[in-house]
Amino acid sequence: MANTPIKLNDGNTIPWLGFGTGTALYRKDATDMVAAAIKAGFTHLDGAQVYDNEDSLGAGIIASRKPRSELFVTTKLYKLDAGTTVRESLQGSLKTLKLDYVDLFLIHIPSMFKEPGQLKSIWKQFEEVKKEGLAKSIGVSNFEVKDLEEILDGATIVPAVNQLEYHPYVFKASIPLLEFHKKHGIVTESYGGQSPVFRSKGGPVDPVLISIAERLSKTTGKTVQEGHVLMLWQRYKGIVFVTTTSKEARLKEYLDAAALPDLTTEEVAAIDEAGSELHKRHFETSGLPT
Ligand SMILES: NC(=O)C1=CN([C@@H]2O[C@H](COP(=O)(O)OP(=O)(O)OC[C@H]3O[C@@H](n4cnc5c(N)ncnc54)[C@H](O)[C@@H]3O)[C@@H](O)[C@H]2O)C=CC1
Ligand SMILES: O=CCc1c[nH]c2ccccc12
Repeated sequence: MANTPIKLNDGNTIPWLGFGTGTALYRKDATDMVAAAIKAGFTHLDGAQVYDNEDSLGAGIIASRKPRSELFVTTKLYKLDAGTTVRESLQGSLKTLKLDYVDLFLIHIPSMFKEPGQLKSIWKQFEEVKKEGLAKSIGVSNFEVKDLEEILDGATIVPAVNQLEYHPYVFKASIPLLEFHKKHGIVTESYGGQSPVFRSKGGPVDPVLISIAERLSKTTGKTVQEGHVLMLWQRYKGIVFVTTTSKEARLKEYLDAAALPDLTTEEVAAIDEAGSELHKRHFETSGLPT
């Protein structure tokens, strides 16, 4: 129920609902939206070096006046220039963010590190920045099973999360990866979660989402939207949900949705089943919108 924190395999926790500074805010000044998101009640902020707005993510945090200890901040390593270490790259992000540490540091895109053994060596350096306290938790993004296997071989720390595109139209294709996560204690964190509603309307989950949204609207007396049903579908599965918006009014809608009761087992199964009828990705494995 609600925005309950999810336990990570290193003993830390991550708030279930996150506010992202990619997609809608990519390369934009995120200061006002980040401050508004925190003031509205978000405590989990998702950033990345490649979003080119870590400075305004940091400025938004300062403007919110929220104590650092009450926030959970993620950033992601995009690439390493020749001769630069992971520590130096993270220290650069921390300087830009005006933070002493991030709560979560992710390898953004495995295909950016294609040289033999490179991913493994990057992960070793991730283990070091966690030990030094520059990142409280470390993880990956857009990793497939083969990428996870590569870094797990010789790892002393298992990634805490794998952040990836997840919604009903990738549900079936993602089963082996999510089983791998479960076996290794890796938390699944999603982006693109509302894609069936806002990026590919007209698919087989639409009638199922409409019917559940109507049921929830009746029983709670609140207007429940189809995108919010998808948030609850992921919460039921224990998947961290990262969303975003550039419109301040939607922040409260997301937080209201987080306060809704759980879907029933039958509703979750109906979304799984309808989603399995169509396979559609909206982001390349690079995380870039298609
Ligand atoms: N690790 C990676 O490679 C990636 C990470 N991300 C992260 O995930 C975050 C979440 O991004 P998304 O996937 O875009 O989230 P999402 O799938 O929840 O979509 C959010 C978008 O849905 C639309 N939307 C929401 N409510 C609406 C409404 N009532 N009416 C009309 N449109 C509405 C808006 O365009 C909004 O920007 C990003 O900001 C970023 O931080 C996103 C993509 C890739
Ligand atoms: O993180 C995913 C979204 C995104 C927005 N811009 C870029 C550029 C390069 C990789 C991913 C992204």
